[in-house]
Amino acid sequence: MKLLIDIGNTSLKWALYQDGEIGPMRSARHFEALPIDVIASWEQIARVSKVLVASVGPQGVFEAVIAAARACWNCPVVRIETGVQAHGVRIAYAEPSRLGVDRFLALVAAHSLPTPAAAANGSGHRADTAAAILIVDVGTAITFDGLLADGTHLGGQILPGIATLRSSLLQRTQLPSHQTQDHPGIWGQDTGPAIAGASLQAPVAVAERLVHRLEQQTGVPPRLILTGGDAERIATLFDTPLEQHPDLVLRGLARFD
Ligand SMILES: Nc1ncnc2c1ncn2[C@@H]1O[C@H](COP(=O)(O)OP(=O)(O)OP(=O)(O)O)[C@@H](O)[C@H]1O
Ligand SMILES: CC(C)(CO)[C@@H](O)C(=O)NCCC(=O)O
Ligand SMILES: [K+]
Repeated sequence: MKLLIDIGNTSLKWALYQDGEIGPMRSARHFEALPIDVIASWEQIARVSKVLVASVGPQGVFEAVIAAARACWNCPVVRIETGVQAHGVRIAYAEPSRLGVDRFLALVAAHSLPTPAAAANGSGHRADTAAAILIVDVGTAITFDGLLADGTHLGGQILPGIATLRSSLLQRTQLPSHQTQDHPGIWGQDTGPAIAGASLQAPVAVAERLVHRLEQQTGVPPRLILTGGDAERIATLFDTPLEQHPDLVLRGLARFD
């Protein structure tokens, strides 16, 4: 049994992995430390032979994971870093190590995801379509990554996350505090809905623009894959079809077992 852990800037996500199967993903806010209830739930797992970690978050959380793994199972902790290429994916950055490892692993996982049709007919094989992929990871930051069917990473975009899109505006203006309920509409009719609405429409608009560009470049509509803790909040706002894979980064980690 292996434990897969993804440390982000806000949350920590984990799942067990055995015989090629990833168990249910769990998630917790970490507040820059390892929450006591997370450690308590890990103590319930009898045997873990290896912990695989990807982290773009605080160093303290990673160090706490090492300590917990030693205390709970006395097993090795392997930290995966971004590489130039892996599992058929070639990273676009001239300095690949600058690309967040969460983005790297999402690319690796997306490249070998069965197409919805292949998954439905149970073949489990990657269909031989020429569809490119756009990955949108909606977290503390929102990242967009383009991936051609042959594994070429095109690069991407980074946008502040939904919470930061809203809070940064309040920090730099005299705007009054407002209600921050999500507002799905295009036409906000008060300050709160206008700001909340834009924070949701902005990532959707960037994604749809990149989808359009990928289709122009390849001649085939790309697959749009959504992941991240806030994916649910924008998923219904797209005009284009999409797939949701909340555990995409952990799926990428599993490839490095
Ligand atoms: N008090 C809060 N402060 C910041 N973010 C919050 C808060 N409450 C909820 N969130 C939401 O949690 C989201 C984080 O999503 P997710 O769980 O994917 O985090 P993450 O994996 O840590 O992100 P990343 O990998 O980008 O660092 C934020 O974008 C934000 O909308
Ligand atoms: C952008 C985030 C914060 C998203 O989690 C992470 O992938 C990261 O720290 N990336 C490094 C910068 C880059 O990917 O270009
Ligand atoms: K992430």
